[in-house]
Amino acid sequence: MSANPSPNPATTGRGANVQLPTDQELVLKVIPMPGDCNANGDIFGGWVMAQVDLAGAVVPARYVKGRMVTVAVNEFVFKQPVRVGDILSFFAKLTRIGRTSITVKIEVFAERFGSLNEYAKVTEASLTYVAIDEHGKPREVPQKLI
Ligand SMILES: CC(=O)SCCNC(=O)CCNC(=O)[C@H](O)C(C)(C)COP(=O)(O)OP(=O)(O)OC[C@H]1O[C@@H](n2cnc3c(N)ncnc32)[C@H](O)[C@@H]1OP(=O)(O)O
Repeated sequence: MSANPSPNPATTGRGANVQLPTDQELVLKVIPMPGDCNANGDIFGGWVMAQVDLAGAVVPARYVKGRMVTVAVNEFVFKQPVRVGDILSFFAKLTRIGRTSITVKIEVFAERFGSLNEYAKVTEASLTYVAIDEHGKPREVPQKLI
């Protein structure tokens, strides 16, 4: 065991520095503002969820080409707090195309205010979207981009 172990990037918060994914698409960048904070001064989880819902819809929208709704948040993990001034990058990857639904994995990375170009993964989630017709009923989605 080392006498001076390196700090664990998973627990040091601001010091974490991970590589951005290369197999996912950057679908959104946004900077949270003071009005998005909870009582602790961290960014409200519901605000992050709303951004993830928007970001996750980008890839399915190319298939659906019309109305769709979010049917399920299959998984949502807040790995680290988000703070005012962080630059958030949302990456998305299609994980499943069903008959009427599309499931997407979303990962969110923060460049901390004052530590730009270093990334910490702050959130990961999986959401499912359903294509709907004019009556709000599920409709089939193409299995490939056309
Ligand atoms: C901006 C916003 O939209 S905010 C989010 C608010 N969301 C909504 O208002 C949606 C409200 N829900 C609905 O309108 C309906 O439940 C619908 C249209 C999404 C689905 O209608 P249903 O009659 O339940 O359809 P059905 O049972 O056929 O399921 C449709 C698809 O959703 C999938 N699905 C349904 N429930 C779930 C679930 N809990 N988790 C994952 N997928 C699900 C089904 O597997 C199916 O996918 P597939 O065809 O690819 O296999």
